[in-house]
Amino acid sequence: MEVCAARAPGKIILAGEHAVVHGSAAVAAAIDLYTRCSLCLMPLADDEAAATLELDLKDPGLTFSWPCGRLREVLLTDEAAGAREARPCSPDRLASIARLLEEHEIPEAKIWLSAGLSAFLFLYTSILGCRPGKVTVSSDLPMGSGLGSSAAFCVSMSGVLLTAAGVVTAVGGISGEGMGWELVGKDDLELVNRWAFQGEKIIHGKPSGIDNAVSTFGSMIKFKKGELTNLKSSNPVKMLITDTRVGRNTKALVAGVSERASRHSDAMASVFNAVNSISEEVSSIVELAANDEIAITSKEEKLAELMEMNQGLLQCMGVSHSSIETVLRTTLKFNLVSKLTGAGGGGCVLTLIPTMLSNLVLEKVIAELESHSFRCFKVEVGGQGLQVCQGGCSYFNGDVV
Ligand SMILES: Nc1ncnc2c1ncn2[C@@H]1O[C@H](COP(=O)(O)OP(=O)(O)O)[C@@H](O)[C@H]1O
Ligand SMILES: C[C@@](O)(CCOP(=O)(O)O)CC(=O)O
Ligand SMILES: [Mg+2]
Repeated sequence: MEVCAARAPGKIILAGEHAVVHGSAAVAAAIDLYTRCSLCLMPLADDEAAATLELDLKDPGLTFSWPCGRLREVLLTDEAAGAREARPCSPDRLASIARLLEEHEIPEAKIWLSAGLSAFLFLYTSILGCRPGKVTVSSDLPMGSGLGSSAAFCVSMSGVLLTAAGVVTAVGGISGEGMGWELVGKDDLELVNRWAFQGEKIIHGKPSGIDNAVSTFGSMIKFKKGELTNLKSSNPVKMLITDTRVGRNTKALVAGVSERASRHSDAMASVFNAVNSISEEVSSIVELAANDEIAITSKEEKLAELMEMNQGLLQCMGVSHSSIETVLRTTLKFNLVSKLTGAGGGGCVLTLIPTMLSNLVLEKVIAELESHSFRCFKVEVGGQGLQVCQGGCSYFNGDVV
C-alpha cells in the first residue's frame, strides 16, 4: 500500500477579484489555513470486481465509492493518458462524470459538492487512470466563502496524485515544521498548477487562475492575464477575516459579472480599468514597503484607501451583499476599512488591521462582529504554497490531521 499526502493553502485577494477574470491585475496572498489530501494506492486486487476508488470528505462528512470496473465502463478509459501534460476536461468526459455522480445520492442540502466531486473524478482518472485507491480530504477553510477552498482542493488533490504517479517529487523539509511536509521544486509546482487550473475550470466555469496560482506557489503575488509576479513583502499586512456565513457560489457570481459586462460594456470596461490601477498601486506599495521605502503608517493609510475604492467598484459589479455591508459599517465604527474578498455575494470580508491598533480594540471589533453571528479568523499572510509528504508520514494513519 503506497501512501502520500499533500496540503495547499487558501488565499485572500487584497485587490482585483472579478476584474482579474477580465484581464485586470489583482493582488493575492496565501494564508495559513490549509486543505489536506492523503492517498492510499491499493495494490491491483486479485479480485478485480472488488477494486474500488473511495473518497472520504471529512468536512461535509460524506464518503463516496466507485467500483473501478464501473469507472472504466463509463469513462471508456483505463490507463491515464500521461500525467506530465495537463489536459482540459472535454464536454463528453464531463457528461460521463455527471452520469457517475447521478448514481450517488448527494443530499439536496449538499448539492454544491457535485462540482468538487466532478473535479476529483476528472483529476484522479486523468492522472492515475482507474486504479483502486482511497483519498481522504480535510480542510481548515470554510467552503464557498471566498478563501479559495476550491483552488486549495484542486491544488492539494493534483499535488498528491502527481506525487503518487511519481511525476512530482519533494525537495526538502520545512524548517521548524517537524511534520514531514516537504517543499516541491519550481517545475513540479508549474505542472501541479496547470492540472489544478483544469480542476478549477470545472468548479468555477471561467477562473482567472489566480486562486490556484497563489495556492500552489504561496507568498504574495500580483497576477495579470495568467502572468504571476512574486511580491517581496518583509512586513506582511495584518488582516482580520470575517466570514459572514452567507453561502454563495463563485461560478454563479463570475457569470453574473460577465453578463453585466456584456450589457454595459463601456461602463464595465472603465470599472475593470480602475480596478487594474488599484491593484497596480497596491502591488507597488507592498514592494516599496518591503524595501523600507515607505513608512508603515503611510503604507497602511494608502492600502486602506485603495481597499475602500476597490470595495466601491465591487459594488458596481453587483457582488456586494447586505451581510458584507454590515461588516463594513461595523468596522468603520472603529475607523477600520474593509472590503469583500473572493467572489463576494456573502462569504468573507477583509479588514485591514493597522500595526498601531491595540489588542483590546481588536478584541472589541471581533466581539461586535461575532454578535452578528459572523465568524472571525486571524491569519498569517504570505506563507508557503503546496507541500507534500511522500510516505512515511508518522501522523498519517489513514487519516490526515
Ligand atoms: N474540502 C473540500 N471537499 C469537497 N469539495 C470541496 C472542498 N473544498 C472545496 N470544494 C468544492 O469547491 C466548492 C467551493 O468553491 P467556490 O464556490 O469557488 O468557493 P471558494 O473557492 O471561495 O471556497 C465547493 O462547493 C466544493 O464543490
Ligand atoms: C472572483 C474571482 O476573482 C475569485 C474567486 O475566488 P473564490 O472562489 O471566491 O475564493 C474569480 C477568479 O479569479 O477566478
Ligand atoms: Mg473558488
